[in-house]
Amino acid sequence: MTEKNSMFKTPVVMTIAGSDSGGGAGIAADIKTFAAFGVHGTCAITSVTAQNTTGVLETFDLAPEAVASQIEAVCTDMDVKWAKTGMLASSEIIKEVAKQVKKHNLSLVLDPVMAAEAGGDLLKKEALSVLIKELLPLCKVTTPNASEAGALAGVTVKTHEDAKLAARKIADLGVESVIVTGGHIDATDLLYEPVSGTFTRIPGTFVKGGTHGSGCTYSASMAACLARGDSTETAARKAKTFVEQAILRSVPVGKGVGPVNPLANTLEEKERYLALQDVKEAVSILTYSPDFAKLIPEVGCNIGMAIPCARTYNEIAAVEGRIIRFREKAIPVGYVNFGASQHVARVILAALRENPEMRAAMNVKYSEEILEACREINPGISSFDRAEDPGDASTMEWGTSEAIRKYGGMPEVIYDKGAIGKEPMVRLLGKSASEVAKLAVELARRVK
Ligand SMILES: Cc1ncc(COP(=O)(O)O)c(N)n1
Repeated sequence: MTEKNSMFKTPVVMTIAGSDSGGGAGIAADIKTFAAFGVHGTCAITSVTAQNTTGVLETFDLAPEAVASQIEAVCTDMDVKWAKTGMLASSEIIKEVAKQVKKHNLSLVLDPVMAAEAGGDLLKKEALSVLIKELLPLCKVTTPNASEAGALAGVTVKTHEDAKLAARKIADLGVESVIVTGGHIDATDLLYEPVSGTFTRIPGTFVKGGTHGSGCTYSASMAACLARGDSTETAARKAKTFVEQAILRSVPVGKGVGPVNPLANTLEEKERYLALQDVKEAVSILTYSPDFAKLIPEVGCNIGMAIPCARTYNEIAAVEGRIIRFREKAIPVGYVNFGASQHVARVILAALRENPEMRAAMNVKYSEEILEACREINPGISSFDRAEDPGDASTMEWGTSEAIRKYGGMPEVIYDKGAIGKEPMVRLLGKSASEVAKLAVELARRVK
């Protein structure tokens, strides 16, 4: 579909920054981030760096005319409203970029890149004052970290009070919004908007992972969200969670600081979609089977599928209200949704800890005959005894771990014979919900 026919006009965003041969920071991070936010990314390369996860080995600055020419080529063809800057190594490049920003009336997010995290200067000492005088006053938002904010404002930034002082001084240079990112303070970002005089705290959590390219990813997220029409505060909140995800799922490559993964956020959406589809497929396998309803226990059954690395119920798709037996038929009560199961989700969370591939499970009725049918099919079978439950965690998580421990590996069938007020139950485990559903249907076929 061309844009003429579509309701939503894809925003075009530009990054004016350096390239990182290691693929972690600079335009590589920016373009991935733009793609993840659904905007069209374009670039004007300012410097080519020979760089990897251990640091910057060499930099080759492009001629200012080469930078100008790239901006011209894009802005005379496409409707670019928002741009971001990253590495601008020299006074000459900064002056040229300032000229182009004015000429094409670009709304600018300025990321005052000064050095690479793993080592290596990216801004010449004498260029800092040119950045402050000529480009900073043209930008809408600047996103320094604590040390960059300190360098721009001429103060030392170690605390929130220092960050506030620095933000005020930077705003006085003619910037509409200053965000001092909190990665080096306490994970809280501070947004200062001088027109209203307000400081907004954007809280976050310290997450473990590679951080190479996190600043670039943050400023690119800001530019993308602003281009999509978000307010500065909304953009700042989105950028914060986006970068946290990118760090959490950073790519373990190289010997130094691992690169962030700006595509982590889109992968999660894709995985959620795939898990939902898989559980829906499993539900149709179960409901179309003429035999399956016999396996539904009194309390009903559920079938669930987790996204990779799931840690909570909300990352496990299952059937709302379970699948019940009604007039010899299996009836799903509600929709397939995340967070719809506790019982089956607990089994999955315990299984995942042992083997990250075991992401699906369902519960079915227990009877000697059903257990016998399991033995005929011959999957791995294990069990636990509720009477041995120490009671300090969820029975389902304890029971699943206990059955796995006893089996010495990953069984596909885990049963327990119940207790007072607890119906005996069989749980089927597998790599996908549809695989588990097929096992259930095969079991049902063998039971009278
Ligand atoms: C081309 C380029 N631009 C920016 C950075 C800063 O990123 P980081 O501080 O994560 O190394 C970098 N290392 N290389």
